[in-house]
Amino acid sequence: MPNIPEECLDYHIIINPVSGVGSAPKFVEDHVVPLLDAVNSRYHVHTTSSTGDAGRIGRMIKLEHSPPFRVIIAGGDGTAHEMMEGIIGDGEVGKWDLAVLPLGTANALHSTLFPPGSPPVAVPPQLEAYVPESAEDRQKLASLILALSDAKPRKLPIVLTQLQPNAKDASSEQPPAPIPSHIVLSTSLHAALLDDSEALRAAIPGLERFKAAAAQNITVFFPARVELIPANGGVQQLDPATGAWVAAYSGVGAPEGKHVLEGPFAYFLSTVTTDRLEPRFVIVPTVADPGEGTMDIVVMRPHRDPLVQAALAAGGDGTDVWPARISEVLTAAYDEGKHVRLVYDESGKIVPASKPGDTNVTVETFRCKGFKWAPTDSTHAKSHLVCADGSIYTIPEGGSAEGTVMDQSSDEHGFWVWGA
Ligand SMILES: Nc1ncnc2c1ncn2[C@@H]1O[C@H](COP(=O)(O)OP(=O)(O)OP(=O)(O)O)[C@@H](O)[C@H]1O
Repeated sequence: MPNIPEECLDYHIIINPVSGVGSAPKFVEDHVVPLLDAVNSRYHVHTTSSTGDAGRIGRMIKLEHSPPFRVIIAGGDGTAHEMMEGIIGDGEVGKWDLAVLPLGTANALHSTLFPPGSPPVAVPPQLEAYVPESAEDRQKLASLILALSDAKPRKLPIVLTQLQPNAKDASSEQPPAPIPSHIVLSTSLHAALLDDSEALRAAIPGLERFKAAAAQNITVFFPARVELIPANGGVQQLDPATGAWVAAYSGVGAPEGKHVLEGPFAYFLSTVTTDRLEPRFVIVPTVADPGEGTMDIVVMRPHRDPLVQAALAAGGDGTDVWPARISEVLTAAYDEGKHVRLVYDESGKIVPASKPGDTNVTVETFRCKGFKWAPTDSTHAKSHLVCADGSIYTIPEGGSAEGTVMDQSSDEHGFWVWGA
């Protein structure tokens, strides 16, 4: 048997019965319970009963048990997110060690911890008889196998987002609890398509529903102003030719080391952990080599595109030429994240960068401590949407959303995850 210390015997299994294709309850019964039994581990099964219920379960675990809390997430990214939101909004966090089973739809965290094609996790000989033979099921159990092998979990960085009311209401209202995210914090196309995709969940259960929802939002330009907040190294930007980080060069410098980006935006997505949102959609390839206390942000602003500029000059709004352009860029994300290395050439074509220092980037990729997103048209509802790990929040009229990387210097409070 792996050598499991006495005080770490308790696992909490949080099952979301509706995530993904609804396979979590059976998977736990068939594969997780036998493994925990094999190591004589005690476990508590908690099944979510509605949206937000994983947060209640997280709070209950904290109230009724002692840290470190060991949790097996049998669901998707949203289940882990809701659990963290419940815990962070409720006083002292405590130490949480997570094993994640990819039983949701996108499973971004799991596919980052165990990317497709990565070598299978070694199974201790004592567990071999309890692990299914199928390579796919073994991959799904990889995080739990590491936990049961006494591997050290790794720190899971968290971003905290504060939705700010407009200046008039700010003095009268208690600010709402910050929203935690561990995978993605986005606005624009990604947030709008996630919002629409919930309505399609019943009709299209798999990843296809994201494509259908993307098609509904691909022509939308999102009016907003962004302030990038500097980390210790300031606000940095990727040189598309060399892959080096240099001082931010697109946008405008502002006081206190901030950097301002004027909209409209088409794409705006930040992350601290995951280079991919689906196994092959590597939207933030740079985060595979993370900075200390930083987030990486991928931005597309359509008015920077030469074809859109030509359409605007001809009196159009550019939304007729834009879908083909953004599709070309996002397709390159499926090619190991090559979109962040693209530039516009002199004729306006999108090509791989070859000259160091080429600032005519198709995608702007930043590294900084956080950002403030302020919609600039109060009548434009979609520009007020913020997506934190798949959950959608709405910025109050006249307000903004400010997300920054949480201080995680403590070894006693925060989240850790078992991953390769
Ligand atoms: N019993 C329940 N009935 C209905 N909805 C639930 C229940 N339990 C949880 N939920 C909701 O299910 C939603 C989906 O969960 P989750 O995000 O884990 O799966 P997913 O969306 O399929 O996967 P991923 O986030 O990896 O794409 C969550 O937003 C959560 O609020």
